[in-house]
Formats: sequence, structure tokens, C-alpha cells
Amino acid sequence: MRASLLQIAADPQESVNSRRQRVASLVREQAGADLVVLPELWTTGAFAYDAFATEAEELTGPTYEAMSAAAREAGVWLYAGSIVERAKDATGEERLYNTTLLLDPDGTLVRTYRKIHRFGFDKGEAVLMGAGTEPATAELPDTTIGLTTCYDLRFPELYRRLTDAGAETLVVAAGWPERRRAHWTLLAQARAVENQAYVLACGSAGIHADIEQAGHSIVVDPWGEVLAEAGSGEEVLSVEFDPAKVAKTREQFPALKDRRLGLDAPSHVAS
Ligand SMILES: O=C(O)CCC(=O)C(=O)O
Repeated sequence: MRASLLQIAADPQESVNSRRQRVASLVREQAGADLVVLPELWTTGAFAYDAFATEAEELTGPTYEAMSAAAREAGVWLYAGSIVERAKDATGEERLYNTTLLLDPDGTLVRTYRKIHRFGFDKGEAVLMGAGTEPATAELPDTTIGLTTCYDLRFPELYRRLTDAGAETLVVAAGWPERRRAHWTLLAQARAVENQAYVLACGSAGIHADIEQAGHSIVVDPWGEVLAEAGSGEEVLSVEFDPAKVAKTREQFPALKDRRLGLDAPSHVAS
């Protein structure tokens, strides 16, 4: 299987619409790949909080339209990173969500995923956006993917849920800051090793709202080996990988079968 990770910069000097067209051309250039992956919130930049409300769109808004046409013309599965989605919540109130779109080679929107772990603690995305509640997987012809976004990478229980649901390739769309780049690389490898799965983690380049992006998109195999890693600038990271290696690794080193579920609560001794 061949994947291309497009490590895009969201330069505020470039309009969102120009960036959509530029990214659509880059996607078209990936014809021949099986899967193309884009970063988190590449339209606005992951930290451009001021632009979230103005650039928010419906699921089938302008980003979907541009990406759908590009996926169809290139004939690729397109993990189109995330958009700022505007939608009604369960109470009928309008909310924003950090939502990933997955398009098939016909350009059809086959899966969405709303980021579950919002970043910012008591500011930024954590207050401006609603939280997703549904982990998501999708079956591609040669592998089942798990869909995740940026800060999710810090929460191993989500990746274990995806693995239990059949995911063999864990995809991460991110806008990860440079100052915590060491965590990014370490966590991508950890999620691959502990789940015996591929990790395809696509970061962003450039500077978003004064936050320097780490770039360093990375592809890790189920044994934890780094198959490819980008630098910090805009880059197309292309990689060939063998999806059958997941089953082989799980068979040859069956650690996942040794899980002890339903343990007693920890016994505690007070000092
Ligand atoms: O966890 C981190 O260090 C970065 C997370 C992040 O930037 C995000 O989710 O937008």
C-alpha cells in the first residue's frame, strides 16, 4: 500500500480558498497512491482560534467539495484532515467541531470523526469547540483505519478501543507544536508498539497564530520502526507499507492476547 502524507503550512498570508485549491492540486498529484493524508485544521491553522467561527463550514461545504473532486480525479482514498464543522448539537444549539473527513476514490464522504480530546485546557479549542464522543474506524480495501486527531495521541485508551474495533492502521491528523516535538515522535511510536499497528501521523508546517508547528510527520510500523519521517517544512512524505505485517506481528509476538481485563481495583495502603 502506498500512502502520501501532505504536511501543509497554513500561512495567514494565503487565503483559505487559495489554500484549498493548492491542496487540491497536491492531492491530484498523488494519483497512484492508495491513501492521501492531510493534517488537522489545515484550512485555518490549528491555533488560529479567531478564524474558527468565520471559516466554519458544514460537512459538505467548500472543503468537502474541493477535496471530493480532487480524490475522484486522483482516484485515491483521501483522509482529508479536519475542518471547523458548524452543526447543531443534541439540544439544537449551533456548535463548532474539529471534524475529520474521509473520502473514497469516488469522492464520496464515507466517514467523519469529531475530535474527542480537545486541546487547550480552559481556553482555545477546548472552549470554542464541542467534543466528539464516537471513536471511528473505516475499512479500506487493504486495511482498517482508526481515525484520530492531534491531542488524541496522548490518550492510549482511545487507540486501544480502535484496535479492539479492528483498526490496523492508526491515522493521526495534527497541528502539533514544535516545542513538544519529542512527545509527538515518542507517542506515535508508543501507539504503534502497544497496539501492534501502523501509525500514520500527519503534522503541519509553518507558524499558526505564533505557534511554530513541529512538522515531522511520521510513519511507524507495527514493530515500532520508523518507516519515514518528514522535516519541518512543507513536504509530501510518501511511503510504501505492507498491511499484512500487522497480522504477522500480532501472531509472532502475541502480546495483545496477554491482556488481563477486569482486574481488581488497586489495593491501597495509606501511609
Ligand atoms: O498535546 C499536544 O502537545 C499538542 C496538542 C495539540 O496541539 C492539539 O490537539 O491541537
